[in-house]
Amino acid sequence: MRETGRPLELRSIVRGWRLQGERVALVPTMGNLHDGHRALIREARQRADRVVVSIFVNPLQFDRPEDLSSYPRTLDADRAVLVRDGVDLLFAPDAETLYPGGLDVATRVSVPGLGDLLEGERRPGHFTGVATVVCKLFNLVQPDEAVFGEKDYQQLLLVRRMAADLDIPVRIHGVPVVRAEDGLALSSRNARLSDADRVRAALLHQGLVRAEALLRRGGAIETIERAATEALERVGFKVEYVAIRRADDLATVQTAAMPLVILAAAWLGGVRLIDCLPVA
Ligand SMILES: Nc1ncnc2c1ncn2[C@@H]1O[C@H](COP(=O)(O)OP(=O)(O)OP(=O)(O)O)[C@@H](O)[C@H]1O
Ligand SMILES: CC(C)(CO)[C@@H](O)C(=O)[O-]
Ligand code: BAL
Repeated sequence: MRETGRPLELRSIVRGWRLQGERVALVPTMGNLHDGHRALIREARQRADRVVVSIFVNPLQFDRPEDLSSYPRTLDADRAVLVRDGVDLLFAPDAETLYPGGLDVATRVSVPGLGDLLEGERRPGHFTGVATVVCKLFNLVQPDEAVFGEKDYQQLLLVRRMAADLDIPVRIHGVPVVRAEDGLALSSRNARLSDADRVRAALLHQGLVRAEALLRRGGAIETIERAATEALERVGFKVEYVAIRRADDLATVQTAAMPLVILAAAWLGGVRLIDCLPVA
């Protein structure tokens, strides 16, 4: 596997592949790789001849400084995963390379509407940070294909919208949520859970599964959202939202017209978890 943190070197490697007629897929990550990321890499491998993985803990998308400073950075272990999975190139720049003038003066990409609701409302500035860095990564790598996880469902929709609006010629693929045996969505932040909370965390997914069953039985949207919220609060979660939305744009719905998606964000101890369940 090749590795660089330098845009010029990245461009020249990718240019070499293109000259040979090879297609390139990009998997953007923040590192601390787990089986969720590995599923994205497998998808990328099926879609292209060459797979580029980026690892960059993007300071522009963090709304809480302590979340940024405590974000797990495990580059050596990540490298070993990428080599084992046959990734062709790791792009791991530092913040000075991507934001040479500093964060305050960086040009930004924002996605109004989709970027302002749910996660965007709860994490001010988050999606502008995500859209900006993903746009930069698309410009740097110029991939034919890019792969994102459905775990960050709103992010996946937002990246699709951003690429379409800015005429970036990349095909975006979503990969279903990869879960632990007890149903908890794999996430780097799970490592911050205490042992007791890690056991309880599986109840988040179970809550969404129960909400899905009620939805299919014809329950009213708001009633199901409220019932799921209360059930999670009873077992110790501090719920930010449980929302049943239209799957393709997260618009609110009055009736259960599929395809929908059930999205949730909730705190357990000091850890913020998100999960989602598409209902087709
Ligand atoms: N369990 C999962 N299933 C499918 N995709 C996932 C999963 N976890 C992460 N991804 C995807 O991997 C990509 C990189 O995500 P990221 O590096 O932030 O990992 P993470 O484990 O989600 O970390 P975080 O704790 O920040 O949520 C994103 O497209 C994300 O949606
Ligand atoms: C897409 C991403 C790599 C942009 O920093 C990040 O938001 C993530 O890991 O989901
Ligand atoms: N996995 C989404 C990136 C974030 O939470 O900042």
